[in-house]
Amino acid sequence: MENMINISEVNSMKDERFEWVFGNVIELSSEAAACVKNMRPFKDVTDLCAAFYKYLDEVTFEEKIKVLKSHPDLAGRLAAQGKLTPESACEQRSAGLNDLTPEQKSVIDSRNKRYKEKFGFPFIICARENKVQSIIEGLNKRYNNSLEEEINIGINEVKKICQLRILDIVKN
Ligand SMILES: NC(=O)N[C@H]1NC(=O)NC1=O
Repeated sequence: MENMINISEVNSMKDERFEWVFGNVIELSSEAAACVKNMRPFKDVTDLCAAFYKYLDEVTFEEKIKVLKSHPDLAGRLAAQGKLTPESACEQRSAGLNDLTPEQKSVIDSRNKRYKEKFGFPFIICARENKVQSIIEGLNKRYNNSLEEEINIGINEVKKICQLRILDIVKN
């Protein structure tokens, strides 16, 4: 895309600009961008992604839960109200979540609710790598996991979302 930036611009941009540009590569986590800006310079976009992964791996248990909780439900209330971040809105649309049948919508709503009741954070999956059917399968299967497994899987999905968001901003 025309307005993408390259890695040397990433390395030389002012701190505030870095925090603004990368402030939502992890949903609503300005803390991540604030921390990663200090890990510059980066060799390439892979190296930049790795810095965000490192952030996610190294934050405390509480911070990980906070990151998970910052994500909107798939096809949930915020989506219905048009209140998603632009990135999340795009991702949810790409998975087909804007075109659910009433049956699919009610299955996703009820599964999201019971998942959140069990784990205390929303079910998270990289929407751009999935379609409605695989999301429903994930909701059914992952509900049976332990809390520890779901924190790990959730953070791993956040990494995939983060990578795709970065690749929309920085030339590879
Ligand atoms: N709940 C959830 O997975 N939300 C997200 N997934 C994704 O790809 N974008 C999101 O906002």
